Amino acid sequence: MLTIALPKGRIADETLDRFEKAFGEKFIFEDRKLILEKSGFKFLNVRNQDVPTYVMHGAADLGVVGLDVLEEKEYDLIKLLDLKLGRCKVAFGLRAGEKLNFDKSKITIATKHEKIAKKFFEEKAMAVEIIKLYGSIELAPLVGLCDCIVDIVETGETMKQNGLEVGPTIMESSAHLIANKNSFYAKKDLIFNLKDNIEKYL
Ligand SMILES: Nc1ncnc2c1ncn2[C@@H]1O[C@H](COP(=O)(O)OP(=O)(O)OP(=O)(O)O)[C@@H](O)[C@H]1O
Ligand SMILES: O=P(O)(O)OC[C@H]1O[C@H](OP(=O)(O)OP(=O)(O)O)[C@H](O)[C@@H]1O
Repeated sequence: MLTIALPKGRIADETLDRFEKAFGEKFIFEDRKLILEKSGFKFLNVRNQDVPTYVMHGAADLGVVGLDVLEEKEYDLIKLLDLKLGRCKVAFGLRAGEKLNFDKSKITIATKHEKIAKKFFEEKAMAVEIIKLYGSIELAPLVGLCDCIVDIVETGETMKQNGLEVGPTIMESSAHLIANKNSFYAKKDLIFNLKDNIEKYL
């Protein structure tokens, strides 16, 4: 049995589609159920940010999560496979017409991706104030909460519709299959069999 933590929402749905293609069976969570057990797999329906936590503690052998979230958590996990879904980038967002002013004594940034933003500025030895938000990040510069944001960009439409421009990219992200280190060694055959089957349908 392999236990796999999936992030509620679009990435979980697309991952279960890949499993259907690879194993010829439908995998659907019943209404409000957080565990789906079928054909040797136990899927856990968890919050995106919590996926690495379940895997790190061994409550799940595997997980599916964006590189952006992995980078934020800084856990020692094994990256097994790029699932090539949930592709996006983590980038700056600035009020239209403004540029990132690296000469300013202190820049204020609102973001869900605190560590990624912090690391970017530490490498440049720049002072920044980071304001942690949990969603609707694009709102923050519009009401004067910050100078700019660091957020997920896919099409750029959310920023555009909110009068923002996409600034420099910090990192590219896509959803990866990750593994707990102990599980990886204890269940190597099962895990490689799964990886090989899924890989054929990417
Ligand atoms: N517009 C998008 N296009 C493609 N991928 C995206 C997009 N937005 C987010 N992602 C990717 O999907 C992951 C899940 O995003 P989602 O917005 O569902 O979660 P979240 O709201 O950040 O999570 P949580 O529920 O823990 O707050 C992100 O971490 C990122 O890797
Ligand atoms: O570049 P785009 O194609 O417009 O996509 C980017 C948007 O998608 C995500 O938002 P989501 O819908 O997950 O909402 P939330 O993060 O505000 O909860 C992300 O946080 C951006 O706001």
